[in-house]
Amino acid sequence: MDALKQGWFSELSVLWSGQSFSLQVEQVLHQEKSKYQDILVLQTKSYGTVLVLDGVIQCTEKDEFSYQEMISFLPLASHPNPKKVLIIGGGDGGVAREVAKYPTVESITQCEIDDRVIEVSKKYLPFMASGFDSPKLTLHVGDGFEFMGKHQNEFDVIITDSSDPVGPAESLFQENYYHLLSSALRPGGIVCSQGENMWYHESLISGMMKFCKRIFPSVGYAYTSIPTYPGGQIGLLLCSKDPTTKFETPLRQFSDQELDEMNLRYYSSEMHTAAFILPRFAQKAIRPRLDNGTTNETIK
Ligand SMILES: NCCCCNCCCN
Repeated sequence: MDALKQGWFSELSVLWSGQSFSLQVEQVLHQEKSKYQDILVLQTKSYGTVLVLDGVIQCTEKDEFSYQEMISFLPLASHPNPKKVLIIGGGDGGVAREVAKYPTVESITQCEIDDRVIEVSKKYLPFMASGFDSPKLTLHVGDGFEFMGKHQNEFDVIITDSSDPVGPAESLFQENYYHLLSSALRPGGIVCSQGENMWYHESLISGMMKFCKRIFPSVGYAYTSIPTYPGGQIGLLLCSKDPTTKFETPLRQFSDQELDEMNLRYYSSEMHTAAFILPRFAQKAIRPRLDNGTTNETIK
């Protein structure tokens, strides 16, 4: 089966084999093979402009805000005073756009491996790439894993906005990387990473939760609803160096007026708390098998 056929794009991957989500395509806006991956930009009938990397949907104009807001605001609002933020990946600029909105954030460093994703996003996805215009942002083009190795005790929050664990992002789902994240954080620092899907990737997620628990005193797992990711949702894995962090209770609450001023369309304090409530099958499957009696999603 071809990904592009008879006016439709179908998302095919070994990560969700036997199923495929499809979008009706009005126009192929851009197609290239960069040094790292296949980059495709589509104009679709029902989701606007869509960025696809190595055959997998990364973001669509219609629903991208759900993921970008939640991967940014969950860790930021769980930290008492986040000032210095690092983004690994996020080449479309959407996470930088959201992090730049957070009132206490003073500086954002971003490390993205593929400069072609940045350039293509600036041209075809300006509603996300606006994140690159923030005066708070310093952008590095390079390997996130290597970048992390050179930074210690520097950041309050680190967000890993990666593609899936096949191809260039594979190393970002491994234990070594989480040791590097821990070293790069200041005391009390928090990380938040793309955490795949509880319906399809149970063993990947539970393995990650287990090694995270060995490295960090507080670990949590949330998810957000997003129709164009497999299964209509994606998980977010959070870890804190502070043993008192309760991820499900945001430390900063925003009024409706503040949320409107920041143009937040998905995130609210209520949605923050709700995102950590998992269905029973997922709670049982993905929490580390420590058998300490904890049933809450923030695992101490
Ligand atoms: N299955 C696709 C997961 C993609 C997560 N990253 C998206 C990048 C959006 N900034």
